[in-house]
Amino acid sequence: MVSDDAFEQVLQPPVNETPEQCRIRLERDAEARRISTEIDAAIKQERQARRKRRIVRLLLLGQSESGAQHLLQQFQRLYTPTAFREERILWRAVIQLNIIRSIRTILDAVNSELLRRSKIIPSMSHTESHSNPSSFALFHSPLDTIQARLAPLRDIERLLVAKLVPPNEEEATRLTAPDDSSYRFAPRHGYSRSQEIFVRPGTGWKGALSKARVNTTSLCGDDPVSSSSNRRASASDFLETADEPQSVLHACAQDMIQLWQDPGVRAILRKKKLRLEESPGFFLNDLARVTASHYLPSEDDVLKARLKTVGVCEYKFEMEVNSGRDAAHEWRIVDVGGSRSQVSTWMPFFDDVDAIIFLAPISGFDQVLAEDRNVNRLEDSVLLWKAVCLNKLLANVDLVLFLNKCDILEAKLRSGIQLAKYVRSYGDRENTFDAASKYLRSKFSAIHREHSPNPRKFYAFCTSVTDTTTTAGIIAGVRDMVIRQHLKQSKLL
Ligand SMILES: Nc1nc2c(ncn2[C@@H]2O[C@H](COP(=O)(O)OP(=O)(O)OP(=O)(O)O)[C@@H](O)[C@H]2O)c(=O)[nH]1
Ligand SMILES: [Mg+2]
Repeated sequence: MVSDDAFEQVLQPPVNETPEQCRIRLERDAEARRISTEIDAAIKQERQARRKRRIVRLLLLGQSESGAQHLLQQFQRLYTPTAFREERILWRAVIQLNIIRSIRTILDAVNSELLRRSKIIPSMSHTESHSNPSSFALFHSPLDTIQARLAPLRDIERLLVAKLVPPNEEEATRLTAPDDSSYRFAPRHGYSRSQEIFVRPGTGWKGALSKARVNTTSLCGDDPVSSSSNRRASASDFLETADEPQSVLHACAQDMIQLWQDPGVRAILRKKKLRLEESPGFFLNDLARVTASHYLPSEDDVLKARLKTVGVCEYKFEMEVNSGRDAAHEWRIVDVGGSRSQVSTWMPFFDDVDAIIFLAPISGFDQVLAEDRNVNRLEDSVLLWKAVCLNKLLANVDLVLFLNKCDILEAKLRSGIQLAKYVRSYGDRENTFDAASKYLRSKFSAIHREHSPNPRKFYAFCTSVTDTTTTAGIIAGVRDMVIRQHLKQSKLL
């Protein structure tokens, strides 16, 4: 960190400066000041124009998998409901890929376990087999048969990736090392090391999918704003097609169900601590429904689908729903993507925002980051929150904190996982959701109080953004609060 003193030193005139050099330096300084004043004036003008047009700008911040995408979708569902409904079919490819990834995780786990067992004395696997008849059945020829029958999923996976990641995206092959916290340009589309599909939002994955299916106007092109204004391909346009991935998934459905329901497989997953049910994009309990030939994702399915965000995108919403006479009618919500390697790219988006929604998934107290397995998720969220509170550029921006994934927190505590084991300062407080959420909320509030450069408005909510009913109420409250603040600021300008 550069101190003020160091700055002063740098700005001192050179010791042996000649009068001519002094004149040139002063001229240069004056020119720099003029340009800077011009830029400030342009920014102010732009800001005033934006406020006159009643455009509200919200920034979503939080670590990866904090729920930003889902909050955005809830926002869309509430305020641009027609658009949201009509986009459901485009999420089918994402859901197909989510299913294939889950099956691949299972097969990899089972195969590695079988390999391990084949290396130990045969009598042991024999004993194990007898203690679990179903796994005995699976671990011999049926598994090979199932694997062979599921082989087409690999081709479908390639097809889906090709669909979601346009071929001209050569950056798709460039990876950002998950444990590298230093700044790098994030790839536009591609795989992370954990092979999670990701796309840069708004760069047209929806457009690419829709173009591939119907020859109508692009659904959202490169600009998400059009998602609410262009002629959109309606869900029914696609209903007639059982596309190739869907047909293959349909044909593989029984084998996938058998694999997922096998007690032997479940035992292996438990042993390897692979909690697929808690992983993003989990659809294995709905296989029969989501693999049906003419499956159209429900709104809840879209909210469950997982597509990692890489890079920054500004979503623009023209409110379909009447939001009051004084309400702003255009909202711009910026999702910056939460992976650690992207945090340093957030800065340019800090200017001129009406409010920040920071998502802290507090259920992650016993988990590590996918991109860096040495870092506890809750600890990472706390550090990120502190950095946001401290940030001078954001000193006057109101903060809304979503302590998210409360449903998972509650389930974890109920199942007996002790918060105090991971958060030692929790001490001997009750291991209940009420006590835990109150405690964590007070911790986050204290950081805000202690580290904010200026006093500002701060709101905190316990949320489960995948829960449509509770989130709707919270979003409406946040919207009113942001609008009030926006109007107040507009009058000040
Ligand atoms: N149960 C539960 N799951 C949630 C909640 N919020 C998000 N999720 C799940 O967490 C996963 C990640 O959510 P996203 O909204 O994609 O997270 P994100 O912040 O956009 O993540 P990145 O794109 O990686 O930055 C998804 O599979 C969601 O279903 C929640 O409140 N409760
Ligand atoms: Mg996201």
